[in-house]
Amino acid sequence: MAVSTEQMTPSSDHLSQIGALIRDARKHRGLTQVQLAERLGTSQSAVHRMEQGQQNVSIDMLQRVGHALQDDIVSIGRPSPTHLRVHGGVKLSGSIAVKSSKNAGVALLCAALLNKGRTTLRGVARILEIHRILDVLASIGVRYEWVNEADLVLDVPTELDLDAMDGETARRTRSIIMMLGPLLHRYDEFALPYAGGCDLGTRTVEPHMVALRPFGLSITATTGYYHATVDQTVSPQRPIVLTERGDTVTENALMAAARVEGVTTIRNASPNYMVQDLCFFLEQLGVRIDGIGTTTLVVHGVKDISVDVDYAPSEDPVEAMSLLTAAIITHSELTVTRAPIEFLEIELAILSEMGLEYDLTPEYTAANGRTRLVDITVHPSELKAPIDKIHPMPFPGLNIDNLPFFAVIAASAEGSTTVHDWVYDNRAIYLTELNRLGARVKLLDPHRVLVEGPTRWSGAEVLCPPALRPAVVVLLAMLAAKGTSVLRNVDIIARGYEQLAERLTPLGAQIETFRD
Ligand SMILES: CC(=O)N[C@H]1[C@@H](OP(=O)(O)OP(=O)(O)OC[C@H]2O[C@@H](n3ccc(=O)[nH]c3=O)[C@H](O)[C@@H]2O)O[C@H](CO)[C@@H](O)[C@@H]1O
Ligand SMILES: C=C(OP(=O)(O)O)C(=O)O
Repeated sequence: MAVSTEQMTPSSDHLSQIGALIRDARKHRGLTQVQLAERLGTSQSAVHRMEQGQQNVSIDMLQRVGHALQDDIVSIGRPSPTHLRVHGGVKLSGSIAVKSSKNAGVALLCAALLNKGRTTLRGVARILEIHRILDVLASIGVRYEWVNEADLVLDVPTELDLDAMDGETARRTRSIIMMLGPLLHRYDEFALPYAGGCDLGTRTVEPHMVALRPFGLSITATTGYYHATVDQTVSPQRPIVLTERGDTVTENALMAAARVEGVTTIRNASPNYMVQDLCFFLEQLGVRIDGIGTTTLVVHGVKDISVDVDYAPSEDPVEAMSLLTAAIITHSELTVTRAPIEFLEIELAILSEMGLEYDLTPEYTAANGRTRLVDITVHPSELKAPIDKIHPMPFPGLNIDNLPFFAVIAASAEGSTTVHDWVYDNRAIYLTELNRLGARVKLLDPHRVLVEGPTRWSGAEVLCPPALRPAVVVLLAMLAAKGTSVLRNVDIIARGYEQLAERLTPLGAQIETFRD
């Protein structure tokens, strides 16, 4: 993953910012200062001075450091796209741990805006989506620092400079919408750029507007911005009933309710994993919430939140599903550790019906003290198509983001499977990219594909779909495909996965990263 300038804080000078980037990239590569110095043909003390920001660093030196660390420390102009070359048809083995989730991570970063105290988030995945929200937060004056590799410390100033918001970055993520809930208590008027994200077709923000109206928020959308005005005298007079059981809309309502003194009830709430993580975090901020894990949340809000909080978001069920899929379609024996079992039970039940053999360890608790984890060992199995179609549902149901993985699994199974993606208007079509690797995936309509298996996967060159999960699905199929494949423009994968290719390599995957 390219380390870029997103870690700069407004207060630090350029040399120490560059020094921090070099130190970070070195640690990412697991190198000591001495080892980096050897690669650069310089001394350990010179590397130490660079990292401390005590030495001028020329562009030439930066390029050499970048080369030594296989990482662009600072890029000028647009970075060139990254591609992967995969030598597939190789079995994987060993074990791999699941990282914390993108979706809890982004929600908690937005929730930090509620807190006047210091927010420490532990074990945060270093992924693009997190960096984007951090960039936006930094642009409005929030100070943050990465410590111990993956822990984040955030300090939110009393006044934010919303006019300085980095609109270009904000528009690249849908999660920016989750700043509405925390900001409405701080400002009577503000503007947020339109929410963006993967190309999955239209995604409505209307449920957010409906959910936040009882908190006094009204929005007009013009010229690429949501212009918000807030009547601070208005607060919910009756239960808030969400029009969709969406994850981010539930989080927005929760964050708005967190600072309303008294009780706010949210009905048709999503009980999904990221919402639960946000609830656990809000509880640590002193906000009592009844009904966590159900569709009715009763929030006992507090007027002011000023707590030095220390919280660790839980493991990502979608990353867990991705890793399980890698094992299943390569017929490997692989252990996926730290898998949040509550959010994978339906997926495992369907896989079990399809013939997957696997073992689970006894449950243990995640660092947040609440989420139940297990280690899952997948055994090579001959799969058959399920009898019924596979479709997602809001939790508890098959996770919407896990659905694409079932397409590549179905392609490896004997028989025909219908995969029904009713949620996204423009996601199912990307699954037909698997045909380039030998699959038989037929688009029945914009939401349904018919997958005929089993597939004799064969290597090919494919342009990465512009959507996170379909992109990973194609990459995983390449692991199963005999011969060499090339996946072009893979940068979107870093939006939700930390160093995915690098982490699969110790398991036996043969993946090289290259640029034009
Ligand atoms: C940052 C984050 O947490 N992102 C997740 C969150 O996005 P997020 O909560 O933003 O998802 P959306 O609100 O866009 O919902 C996804 C789609 O499902 C539709 N819909 C949703 C719920 C419902 O009851 N009825 C309905 O029709 C929406 O109209 C939309 O088209 O949830 C999505 C669906 O689980 C996941 O793919 C995203 O990874
Ligand atoms: C669609 C996804 O996320 P987001 O809401 O961040 O676009 C995803 O994680 O697959």
